Amino acid sequence: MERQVLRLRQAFRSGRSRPLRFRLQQLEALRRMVQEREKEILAAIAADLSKSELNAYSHEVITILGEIDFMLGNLPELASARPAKKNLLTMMDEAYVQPEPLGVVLIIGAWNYPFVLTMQPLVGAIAAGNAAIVKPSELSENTAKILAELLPQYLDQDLYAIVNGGIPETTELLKQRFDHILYTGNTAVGKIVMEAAAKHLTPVTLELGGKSPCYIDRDCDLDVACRRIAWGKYMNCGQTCIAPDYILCEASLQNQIVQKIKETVKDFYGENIKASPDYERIINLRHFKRLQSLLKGQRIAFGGEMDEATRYLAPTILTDVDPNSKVMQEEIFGPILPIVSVKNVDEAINFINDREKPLALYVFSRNNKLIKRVIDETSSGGVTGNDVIMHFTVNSLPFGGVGASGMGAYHGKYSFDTFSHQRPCLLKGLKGESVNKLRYPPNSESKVSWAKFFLLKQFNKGRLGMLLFVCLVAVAAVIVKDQL
Ligand SMILES: NC(=O)c1ccc[n+]([C@@H]2O[C@H](COP(=O)([O-])OP(=O)(O)OC[C@H]3O[C@@H](n4cnc5c(N)ncnc54)[C@H](O)[C@@H]3O)[C@@H](O)[C@H]2O)c1
Ligand SMILES: CCCCCCCCCC=O
Repeated sequence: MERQVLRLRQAFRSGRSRPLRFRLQQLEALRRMVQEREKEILAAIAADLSKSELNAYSHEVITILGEIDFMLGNLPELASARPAKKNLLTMMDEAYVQPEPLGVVLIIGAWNYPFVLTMQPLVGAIAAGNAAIVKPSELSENTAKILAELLPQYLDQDLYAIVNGGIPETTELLKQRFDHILYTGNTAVGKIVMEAAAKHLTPVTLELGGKSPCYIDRDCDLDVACRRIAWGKYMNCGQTCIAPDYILCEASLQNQIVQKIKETVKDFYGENIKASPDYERIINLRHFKRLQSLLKGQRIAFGGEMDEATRYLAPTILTDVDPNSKVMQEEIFGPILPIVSVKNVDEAINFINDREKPLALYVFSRNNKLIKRVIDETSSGGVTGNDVIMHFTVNSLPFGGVGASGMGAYHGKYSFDTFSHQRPCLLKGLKGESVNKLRYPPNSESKVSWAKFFLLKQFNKGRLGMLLFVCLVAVAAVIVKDQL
């Protein structure tokens, strides 16, 4: 492991990953890999998540192609130096912010969207000029295997590497020194990653999870709301970090919501959900049993059927759920949708604020003021109003958590920034010592007064005009003198 990181570091030091032309060429190679090897990639994702290849394409591959297109189109602008505003003391100098690559970065992905969660950060790391090690989840082993096979065929092998394995391999990796770590997964492991990173003072982006609430207002089109919620909740069998975890609504709406989601499920997956190519399975037996245990003692208003042999768990709705029950204590990460009654929006806001800050928050209402109020009075990683999941798909929006749901963000420009250092550069000439004397010892009242004039707005407002006037007079005097 140590050798591998060293090899990447040497390649990074050679400066090969920095030129824009090289980064664009590697991103194009990655796009070629996705296009030429699409069938193998789709088959691997499909096998890992019992997913149709069509869904594998629209849940994962399309996101990566979109992200690569964005970077190819915007990289020259993102990577270029941005001029910075100057003060009176530096007005003759050059000031700019130059994004620079961080070095060797580590990307640790989770199993639930195994292609997106490793490749989308990699696009950002390459775009920003870094070397990178990608560590896919061992639970999505087919995708991990195909990535290990394909990436070296398309990308520079000395700069980009894949490490496969489980906890021992990740633990060993985390002992190495990286210049940034982007980890996606559960909060408990997030703490392990952060602790390991702290030993080297390595900055981290933690893309974690949490219970994302979904408030449905009385003044709402329930047909539309329930269709959108059912889509986002049951997609990938509920194993989506930003799936609506539970519904908050007034008690009187509960039965209508159950009825409408039930009808939607029939529209989406047909009478025999098990036979639908659009309905996935739970990743493994451990998670299946965990989800099974969340149903104990609950009122199942819809669904609940399961088959351990195939890890099938039907789209399920729980009603009159006690906020203290187990299903409301942990992120569900499965197709179980609890409904918790609240009296009104005030109670919903308090309910959300009494708990850890979620990764996503959803509000459905015809009343935009109410939506804005919920946004203003709560906190979450991201928000979609009158829909679910969709803020993830807008790559001009930063994607990430806050508090217990994570730190830092990526996607589009934000990925580029996450994997870059914004380096402030000030280039001065060797002249101007008369002004510089103001900051050299010995200090004096008059020097402080001049420093105030040069650096603080409130002290130079009136005098700035006068200074310009004096300068103009001086220039005019020189011109007149030359002409005489
Ligand atoms: N914020 C996001 O973008 C996002 C996306 C997907 C999933 N998630 C969250 O991730 C969670 C599900 O993922 P998971 O954690 O089950 O995925 P996982 O089991 O695939 O683990 C994630 C990664 O951590 C590594 N890992 C596991 N145990 C480790 C240990 N002890 N030490 C070091 N590394 C270790 C794994 O090898 C894997 O690469 C959910 O909470 C979900 O909400 C968040
Ligand atoms: C069009 C829908 C795309 C959905 C992709 C969701 C990815 C979420 C990542 C977290 O689990």
